[in-house]
Amino acid sequence: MLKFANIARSNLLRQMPQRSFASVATSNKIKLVEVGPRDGLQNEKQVIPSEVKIELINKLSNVGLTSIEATSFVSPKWVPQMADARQVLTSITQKPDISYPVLAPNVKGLEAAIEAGAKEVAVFSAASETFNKKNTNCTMEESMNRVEAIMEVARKNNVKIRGYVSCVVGCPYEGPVSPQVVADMSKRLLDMGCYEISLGDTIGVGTPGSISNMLEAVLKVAPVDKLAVHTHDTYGQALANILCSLDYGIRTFDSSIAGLGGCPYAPGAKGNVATEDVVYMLHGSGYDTGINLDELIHIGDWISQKLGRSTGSRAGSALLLAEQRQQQLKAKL
Ligand SMILES: CC(C)(COP(=O)([O-])OP(=O)([O-])OC[C@H]1O[C@@H](n2cnc3c(N)ncnc32)[C@H](O)[C@@H]1OP(=O)([O-])[O-])[C@@H](O)C(=O)NCCC(=O)NCCSC(=O)C[C@@](C)(O)CC(=O)[O-]
Repeated sequence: MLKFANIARSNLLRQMPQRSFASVATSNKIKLVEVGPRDGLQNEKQVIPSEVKIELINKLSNVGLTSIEATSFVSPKWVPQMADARQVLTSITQKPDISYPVLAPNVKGLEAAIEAGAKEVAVFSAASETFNKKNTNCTMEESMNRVEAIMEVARKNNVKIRGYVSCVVGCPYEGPVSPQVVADMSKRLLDMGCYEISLGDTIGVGTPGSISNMLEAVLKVAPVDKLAVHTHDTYGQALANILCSLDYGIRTFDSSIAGLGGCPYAPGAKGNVATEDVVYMLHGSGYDTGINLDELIHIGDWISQKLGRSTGSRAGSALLLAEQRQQQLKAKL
């Protein structure tokens, strides 16, 4: 793992002062894509009742989020936790101003998603041969062919497609990943018709140095407003990587309530960056997410209790403690 740190350091020294794409976007409006119900829960070992997943999405629909990734139409043999995808998607109370994307790895998944009423689907591939093989049992090229086939069906059914590129700075099996490979894959997905590419640091090894290096390459082939950044917090770098991406003009970020998450085929990866932490940082830095942080922290606490643990959000846990102290003070008066 030291190899990631060394590469990142050399990039940091070389790339950071240049920032050729810095300040491209000046808007203070940020879109957060909440991935907790899907990425957050897919790797949980205990079977989570569908009712809990449904209640989580319904609660998240009331805090100002505009996109909540609901579930995955993947093989239940590969990801058993998502076997109830149809039930979840058809049972949630969908609000008209919120998008509820679902994952589909192939046409079979897309057709099942459409049948369950999905209007937006996320396709996924990785900038690493081994990760693709482990995650979806195909090569990078085969995964592009699958996306091509998905696109054809999606177009006929008016379904919006979001594209994920995983392992954008590092792969759990192959180590550091070439920024050019990430850029090429992102361009292909955009050319095929994805409306946005989410750049995933799947195992959370990225630093502002390696994220900068990757973004410099991707921004040469893709417009900034078609890019999102998806961070995991394995090395505690997620917020720093988001700040760095903001400098490059990125205004869409994926995050997960209570910091839940991890890919079942990415050994060692920790949860996604916590939505509460991202909102706290962004609001404290003058950005507007439209999200109610007070309500969010209680949902983070609620789902963590359902899973039998405390919240993985630092801001969430500090704000809950501060709230308890206030209540104790009031009770004494
Ligand atoms: C792609 C496959 C299906 C290939 O898996 P395979 O075994 O090669 O597929 P297959 O076509 O041979 O089918 C095997 C069985 O699965 C069924 N099947 C086939 N497709 C589906 C489907 N869509 N829905 C339901 N069932 C399906 C199919 O019908 C068959 O059933 P059987 O005949 O044996 O009973 C499998 O590898 C798979 O489902 N992989 C998904 C893995 C996954 O979900 N990983 C996590 C998501 S990616 C991620 O988390 C990263 C991300 C997005 O968050 C960003 C980041 O952090 O970087």
